[in-house]
Amino acid sequence: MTDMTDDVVARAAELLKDHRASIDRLDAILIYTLGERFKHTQAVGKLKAEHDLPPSDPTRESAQIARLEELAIQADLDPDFAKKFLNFIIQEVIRHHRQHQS
Ligand SMILES: C=C(O[C@@H]1C=C(C(=O)O)C=C[C@H]1O)C(=O)O
Repeated sequence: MTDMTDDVVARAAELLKDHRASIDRLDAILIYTLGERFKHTQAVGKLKAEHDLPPSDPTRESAQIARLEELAIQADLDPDFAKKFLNFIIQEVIRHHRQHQS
């Protein structure tokens, strides 16, 4: 009986370890992906500053949010969460763009 319980606990520990290894890999992908995204948005910010364009583009933002909500549904992710997440990133990008302009 105790041996069986030990097996179950050991199996659960093994599963937890595997899930956490996957989470670590995916978190690394997220961070590197965000780093790449910010490289492009910084370049956009520089272009906007050079050509006197406004830091934010609400039309583009709306199109992106609609696109990400659709992708989130396909990916089985809560679309409201996807929207909040993108909005959070966009606000940071706009803050950078304002810094380019000042
Ligand atoms: C990067 C841009 O600047 C801003 C930031 C955006 C973003 O992070 O996706 C989108 C629109 C703009 O408000 C852009 O205009 O493309």
